Amino acid sequence: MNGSSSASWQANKAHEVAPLPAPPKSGQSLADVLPYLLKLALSEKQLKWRLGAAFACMLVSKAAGLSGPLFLKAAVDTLSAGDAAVLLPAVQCVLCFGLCGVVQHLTKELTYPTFTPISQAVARRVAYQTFSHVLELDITFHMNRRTGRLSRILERGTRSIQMLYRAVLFTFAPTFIELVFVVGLLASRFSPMVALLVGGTFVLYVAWTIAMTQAAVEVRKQVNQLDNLTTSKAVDALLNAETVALFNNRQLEVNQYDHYLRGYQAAAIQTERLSALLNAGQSVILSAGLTCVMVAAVIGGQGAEAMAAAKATGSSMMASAASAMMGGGSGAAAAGAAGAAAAAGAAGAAAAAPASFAGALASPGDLVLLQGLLLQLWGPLQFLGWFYREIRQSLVDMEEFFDILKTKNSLPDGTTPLPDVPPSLADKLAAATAAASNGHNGSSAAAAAAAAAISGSAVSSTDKQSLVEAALLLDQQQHPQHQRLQQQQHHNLGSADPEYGFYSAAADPTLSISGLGLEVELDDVVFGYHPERQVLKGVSFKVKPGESVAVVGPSGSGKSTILKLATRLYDAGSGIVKVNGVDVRDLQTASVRSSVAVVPQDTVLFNDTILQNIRYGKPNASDEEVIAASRMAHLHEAVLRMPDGYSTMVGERGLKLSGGEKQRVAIARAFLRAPRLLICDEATSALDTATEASILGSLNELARGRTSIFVAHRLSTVAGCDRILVLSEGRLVEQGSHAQLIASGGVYKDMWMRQAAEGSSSNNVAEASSDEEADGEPLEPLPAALARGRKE
Ligand SMILES: Nc1ncnc2c1ncn2[C@@H]1O[C@H](COP(=O)(O)OP(=O)(O)OP(=O)(O)O)[C@@H](O)[C@H]1O
Repeated sequence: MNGSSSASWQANKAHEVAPLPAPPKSGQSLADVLPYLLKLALSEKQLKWRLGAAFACMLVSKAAGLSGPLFLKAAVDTLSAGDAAVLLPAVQCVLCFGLCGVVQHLTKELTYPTFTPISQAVARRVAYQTFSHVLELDITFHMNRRTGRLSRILERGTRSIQMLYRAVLFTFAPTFIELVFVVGLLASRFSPMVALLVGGTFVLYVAWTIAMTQAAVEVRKQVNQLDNLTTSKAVDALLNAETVALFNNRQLEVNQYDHYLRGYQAAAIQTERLSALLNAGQSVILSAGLTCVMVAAVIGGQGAEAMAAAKATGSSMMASAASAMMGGGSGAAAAGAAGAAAAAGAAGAAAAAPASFAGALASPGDLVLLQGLLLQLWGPLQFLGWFYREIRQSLVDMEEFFDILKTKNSLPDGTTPLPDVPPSLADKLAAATAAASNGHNGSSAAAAAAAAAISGSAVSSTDKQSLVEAALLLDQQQHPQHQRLQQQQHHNLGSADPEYGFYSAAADPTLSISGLGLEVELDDVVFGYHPERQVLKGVSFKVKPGESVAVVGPSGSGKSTILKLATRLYDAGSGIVKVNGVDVRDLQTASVRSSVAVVPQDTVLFNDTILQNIRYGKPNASDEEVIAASRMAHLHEAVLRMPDGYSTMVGERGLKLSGGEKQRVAIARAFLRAPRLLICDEATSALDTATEASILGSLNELARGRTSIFVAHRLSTVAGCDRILVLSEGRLVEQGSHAQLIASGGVYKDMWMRQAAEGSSSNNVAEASSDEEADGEPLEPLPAALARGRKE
């Protein structure tokens, strides 16, 4: 392991990916979606030449495909003369026919790879921006979505975009062009009637396809919904595999899964039925059309005699062609059958022609030509039907996809960057007084600044600097362990990164002693997750920079909710949440969140190594920094005991780690992040008392100079905080230091006494607290490490 192992993708920097155009209002029809696809493709740099080259390839392929039958016709007509002298020209014609086939297929195969970089680039852009958009959406969106369903919609949406490019650019457009050519050629070579019949067959074919596909759309929507439900159910059960096993509920899960599968099965069968009906109809239309076209070409409009001749010979060939067509299944198979039928028909016609068509205008070569051209057209037509169905399905898929793209964040980002808290008057005074009393060099300047501050006059930046320096010196004199720890930290980390280490405030003289911490204020905040139920009912408090505050209260009283409002996962219903004096709604969320570290109640990890999971707190941290943070979180030894050490995979959501290990990974992330606001929501609840005590000591050191908010049920773990807020049923009922709250004998004291009585050391704690109460002395809270840290 070394520092360089942090891959570039981990950098928390946006890649340069062009934004997506605004999604269409409706995604129901091609007319809505095509302009969107066009806009998407237009922003790709290589679009012009790649599209041009792909179209050129396609046109050459089609031209070669249409030329082949002309050469074959020439060969057949030449051979029909029955003269040995024509052998060479006939062979030449056949060779040209073969060459046309080679060119046709080679250029066709070149078409897709030429355009693929564009469609892939668009697909990546769409996937990138959609993923980014979804992750940016507010937490309410994610709470209300089922993950499996969401991922299916995103997957189908991006796939559909590629499908539409392929279908529209390389199937629909070429087929229409080809149709025009073929109809023109047939009209000139045969008769307008033949051309009309080909056109008519085509129109009938398309009309049938559209009508049937339209009917399948509703079923497709159902299939999609059931597919989403089935996937979400499966993902949910798999994520909770352990719970399923422990509760022996495998069959329950399988049955529920099967419930959705049955629905899916019924809808899928219905889709298949409609699909079979569509294919059968298409085959009948094509076979009938082919027959009519052949008849019209053979008789060439020459009257009863020719028609009789044609009937006698042609009917057997047509019958074989038609039966082959009818036998065709779907898609490519039908196209193949049509091809075989056409080829068989052409060969038969060519062989029989000299004897049978004496007197008719159509030559054997003409029939071969006709067959060749129809074959050329019918093949893509079969695919056209398939592509049309795919397009309709893609449009259905894209509707849901566009809905997600159109979903707006209900917490729009603010524009104000997070400001620093200016040194408060109290800070200035404390620093100046301390500097003067310690005879520090800068004390006179600091004292002057303090005097200015007291008198309300402006403090120059030089004075401010002296003042802050004096304050920092004092801090170090009063807390020599700060300096020691700082040196130790830098030694451990092997890094002089001022962002890292607990005392980086010292490296930045422009910060006040408490300037490292954020100020958080809730002003008469009312909030409920649902309008009909309020969770917070007018909560007001202010956490000053550098202050440590605990929020305690019964389960469900709204403690975690306060933390979610402070980090703007939700907005208050009424009242204001402020960070550093600014309404959090006006602040750039990223600037707030980058200053915060949260150790959550339930730590969920990524399915990656322990090293990468810790690194998540600071994605560009070196391995050494990660390990140092792991040591601070008392995780290092536990990791070293694992067979793969820091490379141990933690499993889905971290299931392979113990609850305490997961919690320590979250704590290590917080150490690594070295935030300005540390939020711990029951951060140590899964740890044994000894580990908890030492981690609390470390957390306490981390919290020094920073603002910290702790939520805890075990009051002993937060009794050393500067202030404790007691919440009950969404209201702030008490606040003060541990000693003050015990002395006031309110809700907190009852909770403390209850916990003390319940705990293993209940007797000692209860006695201690009653003694202290009696003496009026501040209580020595547990664990001692926390209390010691605070007292220092
Ligand atoms: N996302 C949510 N949607 C709806 N209700 C929620 C949501 N999160 C929390 N609640 C409800 O809000 C209330 C307060 O929840 P909160 O998590 O703030 O309580 P808490 O005091 O932290 O509880 P605990 O100590 O048990 O963690 C609870 O009744 C809870 O059911």
